[in-house]
Amino acid sequence: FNISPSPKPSTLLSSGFGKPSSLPPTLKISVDSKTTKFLKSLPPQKSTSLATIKPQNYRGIVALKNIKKGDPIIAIPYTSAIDLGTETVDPLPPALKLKEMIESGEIDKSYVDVLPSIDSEDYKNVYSCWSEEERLSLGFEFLETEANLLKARLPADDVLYYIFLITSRVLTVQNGEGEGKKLLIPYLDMCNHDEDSVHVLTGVAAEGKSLKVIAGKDVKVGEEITIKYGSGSEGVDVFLRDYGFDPCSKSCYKIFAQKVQKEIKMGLKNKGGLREEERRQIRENLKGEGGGERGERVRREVGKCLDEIDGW
Ligand SMILES: C[S@@+](CC[C@H](N)C(=O)[O-])C[C@H]1O[C@@H](n2cnc3c(N)ncnc32)[C@H](O)[C@@H]1O
Repeated sequence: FNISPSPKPSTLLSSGFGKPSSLPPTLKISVDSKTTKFLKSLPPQKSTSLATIKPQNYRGIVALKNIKKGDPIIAIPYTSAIDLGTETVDPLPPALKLKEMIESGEIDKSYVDVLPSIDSEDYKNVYSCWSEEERLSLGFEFLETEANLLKARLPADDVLYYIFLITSRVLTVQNGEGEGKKLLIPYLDMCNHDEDSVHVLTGVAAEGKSLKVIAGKDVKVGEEITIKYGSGSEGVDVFLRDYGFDPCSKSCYKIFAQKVQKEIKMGLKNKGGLREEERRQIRENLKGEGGGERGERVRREVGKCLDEIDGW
């Protein structure tokens, strides 16, 4: 995803960890020792914390208190970020640099310890990690060509994992001199994607500057802090390749990534891994009317995804 400089930022976050006043019962703030150690290695982010979000069970950033529109939600100094060099379209050079930096111990261990591991679902969901059979079943021609090109150029097997770290969590940030830098920004890189997010990524990749997420609306305690990945024009195939999920809704995350993968493994080779009957059932559920405007939107989007599967 991209970040561009903005003259905006207002007040800085003050120090000290905040205790949540009242978090929704579905949210659990992670307290495992690795996460605690990682959070302590950062300038304190008083308004937010890293949390495990139920029932999806994914990790993300959650507000610990109400935050006003225009205030910074996250602020990480450029010096705490990992600069992987000048922007390239090809993820291989920054991936190799990251591999080298991690292996040589150059990167703070407390951060390396909280990166998704090679066994994580996040990694396994990424298109390039799928078996040939799984990939072919999706029929994304563009990705198949990409996957073959990648395979032909890879200097070592495990480089795919570092490519995943680059494509799924590195930001391009301007350095103030017209150059884009590839940055891995601890903590900020824990923000999940929501195409409706109005929060603003801002900052400059230079000494003395910070990388920030500024509230694009008032945020309530317990709300997840999401950002919008990409330019907004990427297709489902690019999202699957880079992030391992479909951008249109969280339900589609299951439909496209987890479900497809699991079902194909079980030998059910059907369109998108969803059996005819399951798709019919989902369509039936879409006829509901609850959830107001948001509900209607989600139904529309899931419908679009099903249409897409039907068309494969
Ligand atoms: C920049 S990281 C975000 C933090 C990540 N959840 C973590 O625990 O490290 C991007 C990855 O988070 C997951 N992710 C982000 N937004 C998501 C969403 N809306 N639905 C499903 N997974 C998402 C995907 O695995 C993606 O590759």
